[in-house]
Amino acid sequence: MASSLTTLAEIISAGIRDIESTYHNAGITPPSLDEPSHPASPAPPTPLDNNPSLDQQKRLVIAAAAQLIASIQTPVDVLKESVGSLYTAATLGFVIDIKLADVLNASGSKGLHVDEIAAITNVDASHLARVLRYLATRHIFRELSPDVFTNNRISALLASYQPLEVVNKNKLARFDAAPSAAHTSHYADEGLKIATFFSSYLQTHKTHTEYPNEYPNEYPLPFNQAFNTPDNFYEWYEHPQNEWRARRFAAAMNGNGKRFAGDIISDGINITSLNPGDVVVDVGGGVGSATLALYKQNPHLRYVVQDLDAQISAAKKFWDEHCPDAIRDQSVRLQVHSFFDPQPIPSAAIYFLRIVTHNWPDTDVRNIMSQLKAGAGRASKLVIFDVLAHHTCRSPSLSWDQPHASSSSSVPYPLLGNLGIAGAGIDTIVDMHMLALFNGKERTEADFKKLGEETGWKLESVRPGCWLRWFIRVLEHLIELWCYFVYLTGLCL
Ligand SMILES: C[S@@+](CC[C@H](N)C(=O)[O-])C[C@H]1O[C@@H](n2cnc3c(N)ncnc32)[C@H](O)[C@@H]1O
Repeated sequence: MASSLTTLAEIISAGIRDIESTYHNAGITPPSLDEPSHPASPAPPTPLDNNPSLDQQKRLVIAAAAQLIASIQTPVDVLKESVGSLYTAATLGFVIDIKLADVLNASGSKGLHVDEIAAITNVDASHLARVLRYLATRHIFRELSPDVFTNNRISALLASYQPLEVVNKNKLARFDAAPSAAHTSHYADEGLKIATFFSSYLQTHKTHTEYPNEYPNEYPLPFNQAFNTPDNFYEWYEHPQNEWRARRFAAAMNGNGKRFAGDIISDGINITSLNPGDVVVDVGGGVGSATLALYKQNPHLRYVVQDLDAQISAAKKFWDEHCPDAIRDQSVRLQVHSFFDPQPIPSAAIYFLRIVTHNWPDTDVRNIMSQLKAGAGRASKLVIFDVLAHHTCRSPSLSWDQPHASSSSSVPYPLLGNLGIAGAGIDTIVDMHMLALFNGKERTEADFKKLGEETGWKLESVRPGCWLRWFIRVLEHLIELWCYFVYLTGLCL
C-alpha cells in the first residue's frame, strides 16, 4: 500500500498535469513567480480565474503540498517557520509603508538595487536588503541579481495603483484602489499589535465570565488593550485620528463587495423568487456595496441599507458616486439604525446580514436575530452570508439539504477534512482576528442552527455562496474564504 507521502505526491502530480493542460487548452501560460510584474493597475481576470475545475485542482495541489511539507520538514523547523511568520506581517507592513511595490513598479522589469531603493525611500540599504531577502525567500518579491529586486505577481499586489505623487499628497486615499494592500496593511498594523494580548485575554476571559460577581467588568479584549480604548473597533474607527485606518479598512472590504456581491449574492438569495417591490433589508450593510450589486441585477426590488451614522454618511457619498438614481427614485433607502434596536422595516422579504454575525459573540448575535424576528412577517427570511467553520477531521460535518462537494467525505485521503490552508486556512485566520477584535467567531452549521432555535428562526438551508460548488473567491486576487448562505425562516408561523 502506498504511503501517505506517496499519495500526497500523486495528488500533486495529477493536479499539476490537469492544471497545465487547462492552461494549455486555453492558450494561457501557467503562472510563474519568475516573471517580473509591474502592472499599472491590478491585472484583469483571465478566462481561467473563475474556472471551477481548475480552482478545485489548485486547491487539492496546495492542500497536498502543504501537508507534504509539514510531513517531511522536521517538527522543530515547522514550529520555527510558523512562529517566525510574525515577521512576514511585520515586513509586509513595512514595505507597504514605504510604498516599495510602487517604487519597484516604476522601475520596470530591470528592478532596482537596494542602494537605489534606499535613495528613494530614505531607508538604510542593508535593512532593505535583509527585509527583501526575507520576503523573496517566501516568494514575495524576486531577487534578480545580488541585492537587485523586482516585483513578482504576489508583491505587485502591494502597490497603490495610483501615481505616487497623488498617494504622497493624500494619505487618506492611499489604499482606495488597492484592496489587497489595504487588507495586508490592516493585519500588519492593527492585527500585529492586537495579537500580543491574545494569550492573556483567553486565559482571563473565562474567569470573568464564570464569576461575574467577583469580576463585574469584562476583561478588555486584545483590541482594547492594544489600543488602550474602551470603544469597540467600529467606534474607534470613528475617532478623527483613525480616519485613514477606517478608509483603509473600507478599501479592503469594498474590494470584496465589488467581486462577490452581484454574481454570488443574487445566486445565494435566489432573488428571482421575489416579487417586484419586495423589500430586501441589508442590515449592518456598510455603505451598501452588496446592495448596489443586487440592485443592478434586480432593479425591480426595493432595498434598505441600514448601518450606524458614520457608515450611512459614507453611504450617501458612495451612492451619489455610483448610482444616484436609485436613491432619487427611492428604490434604495439609506437608514441609520442599530441592529440592537427594534427593526423599523417590518415584514421585509429578506433581512440580509452579510459578514456581520462573525463580528459578534453569541449573546449579541442572539440580540440581533431576536430583533429581526420581532420585526419579521410570515414570509420573511433571514439570509446570513458569512464564513462557515469546518472541522479539520474527516467526519461529515455538514448536513444541508443538497448533496454538495464540500463535505469532508469528498476530500481525498489523506488531506485534512477542511483542506487545510487550501480550504479553511484564511477562514481560521479571520476567526482568530474576530476573536481578538470583538470576541466574535466563525460558526459551524450547528452553531447557526442553535442560534436560530434560540431566537425563533428555523434553519432552512446552508449552501456555498456561489456557483462554484466547493469554494468561492471573495477578495480580488489572493484572498479566498469559504462563505455560505444560511437561510433561516421564522419558527413560530
Ligand atoms: C464587516 S462590516 C460588513 C458591512 C457590510 N455588510 C458588507 O458586507 O460590506 C460590519 C458592519 O456592521 C456595522 N455595525 C456595527 N455595529 C452596528 C450596529 N450596532 N448596528 C448596525 N450596524 C452596525 C458596521 O458599521 C459595519 O458596516
